[in-house]
Amino acid sequence: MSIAIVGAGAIGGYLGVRLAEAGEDVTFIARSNAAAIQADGMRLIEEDGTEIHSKSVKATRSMQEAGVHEVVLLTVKAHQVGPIAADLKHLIGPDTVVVTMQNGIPWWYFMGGHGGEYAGTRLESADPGGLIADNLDPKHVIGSVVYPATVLSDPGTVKVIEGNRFGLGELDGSKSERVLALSQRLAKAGFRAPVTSDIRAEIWLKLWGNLSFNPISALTHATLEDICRFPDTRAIAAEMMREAEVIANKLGVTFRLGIDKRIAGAEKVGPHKTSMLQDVEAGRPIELEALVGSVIELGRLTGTPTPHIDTVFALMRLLAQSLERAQGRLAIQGA
Ligand SMILES: NC(=O)C1=CN([C@@H]2O[C@H](COP(=O)(O)OP(=O)(O)OC[C@H]3O[C@@H](n4cnc5c(N)ncnc54)[C@H](OP(=O)(O)O)[C@@H]3O)[C@@H](O)[C@H]2O)C=CC1
Ligand SMILES: CC(C)(CO)C(=O)C(=O)O
Repeated sequence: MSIAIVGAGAIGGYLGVRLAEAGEDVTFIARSNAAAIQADGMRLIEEDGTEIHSKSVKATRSMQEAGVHEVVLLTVKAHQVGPIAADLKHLIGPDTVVVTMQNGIPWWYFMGGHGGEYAGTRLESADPGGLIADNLDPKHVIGSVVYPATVLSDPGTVKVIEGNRFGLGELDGSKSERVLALSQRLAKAGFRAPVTSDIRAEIWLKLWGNLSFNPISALTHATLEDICRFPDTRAIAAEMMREAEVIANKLGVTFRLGIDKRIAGAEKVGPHKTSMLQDVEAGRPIELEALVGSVIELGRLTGTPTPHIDTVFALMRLLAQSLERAQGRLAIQGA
């Protein structure tokens, strides 16, 4: 199977190395680490310390050069999808499957057979200016929920912190041949890739954690375990989850776990820094809109108050602004 992985970062690298080692034909569309991968492939350090060095993976900076693939795994950050949306057409033929692997509410949430009063609604926080929906037909899309925690430790090297589950689901809930085939390929590469008939419910369950723990960790520099064990931050996370649950319920989604179980699951991940905290520490732009802004937008849409989420969002927006200013100053100093 020809697989293009757009974004050779922490999640893309994890998928790419294992899929290539399982015999798939993997090409990364890469940017800062393209040269490292072209020179020496990609390395994966598994949870138990085992190192896998894949020399068969290819890398290019150009989607045009890569050409049409059977499967496209979209593994850039949520705010990085819009800027590349117009270029994706080079990778997509009539039967190409595009798997969206971002945290947060996806740009296609109300598309692909959602139905009801919000059918077709575009969320500005998930797809600013409609760039993605204008360029990518949801009929190509399979939704996904990324459960593992991984980090790009060096250009071309990914370290797995924990987990191997990538939930998959068609937007219309069908158990299509293409989603079952993809699940099998991922399973052959050593992942758990269950196919769900309600991908939106899975997305909400994951988002419960990301919308609360990620910004709290970015504001406090605390790990998942510490946030869950410190009573005050645990309580704030629970309040944020409660507000999100009301919104999800109004959209017809119910949670198969309770808030306490969801928090216990996050605590079990251990002393892990969320991806948002890692981005803050590295001075990179953060996925604030897709993870938190989108829930507030859905709150406004459904007439649901979100006071705790609003408060954390406001603090995060100021943090993001300060970081941008600091980056600007650094860029000027380095000029
Ligand atoms: N890492 C984790 O543990 C988890 C991540 N997720 C989610 O998965 C998604 C991906 O996250 P993650 O892998 O951590 O992110 P990373 O930042 O590690 O990877 C994203 C990669 O995309 C590349 N990229 C961005 N724009 C372009 C472009 N225009 N052309 C080519 N490459 C590009 C970046 O390259 P460059 O270095 O040049 O910027 C980077 O290598 C996010 O939505 C995240 O929330 C979900 C669960 C856990
Ligand atoms: C914390 C983790 C790994 C799982 O909830 C995550 O999704 C993130 O860091 O963004």
